[in-house]
Amino acid sequence: MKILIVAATRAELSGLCGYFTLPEEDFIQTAAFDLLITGVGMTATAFALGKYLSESYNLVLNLGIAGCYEWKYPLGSLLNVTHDTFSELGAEDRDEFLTIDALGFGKSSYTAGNEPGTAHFSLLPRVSGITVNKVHGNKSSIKAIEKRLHPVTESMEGAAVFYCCEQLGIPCVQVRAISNYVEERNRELWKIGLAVKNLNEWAIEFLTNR
Ligand SMILES: O=C(O)c1cccc(C(=O)CC[C@H]2O[C@@H](n3cnc4c(=O)[nH]cnc43)[C@H](O)[C@@H]2O)c1
Repeated sequence: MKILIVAATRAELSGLCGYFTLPEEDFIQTAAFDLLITGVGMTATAFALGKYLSESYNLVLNLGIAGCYEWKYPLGSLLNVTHDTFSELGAEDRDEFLTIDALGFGKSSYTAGNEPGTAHFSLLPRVSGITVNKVHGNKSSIKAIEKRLHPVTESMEGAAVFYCCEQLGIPCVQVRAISNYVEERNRELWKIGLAVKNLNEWAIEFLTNR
């Protein structure tokens, strides 16, 4: 099976890059998998995937850290994000939000493809996420998005990766490690190191024992 691993930043996959001694490049091909570092955000992600995604891949694995709306998941937890929504794509109509679907211009929600039938994936909680340009960090906007979409995770790329994979009919799985809760912004509370460590240990275990 040919796998493309997609991440926004190399820092999020530092352990994996070190373990497999990968060169400092944004697109790396190895015998076991290919790796694409896209840059942060959905535009950079779509551009990078437009350049490198092809039907030769059997699976795309989107890895990264994420914010979390549910405090029952400890920081550092790994989650399998099976649904992801472009939550800002649409129009404001006074106090209402009209999705791109309601406007008749497209689709805002995307679903993961069939995951490999290993415990690596089935043991992770399956959750829904949103993909944003602007990280939530304000009480009233957090309340509004929770009421409208009930997300569990928030990233800046997930739905864009699902979108690109759906265009080519390639199964895609998104695994995110929780680095922070979505709350009033306080960067000191983020546990990026722990999230990156757990994500990389999981990814190395999957890639070496699949
Ligand atoms: O310092 C910041 O404000 C900041 C905001 C978002 C992400 C970062 C990163 O260092 C990593 C980039 C990566 O992280 C994902 N991420 C992590 N937490 C969140 C969140 O609460 N909301 C949205 N995205 C998040 C995201 O996918 C970025 O690509 C620093």
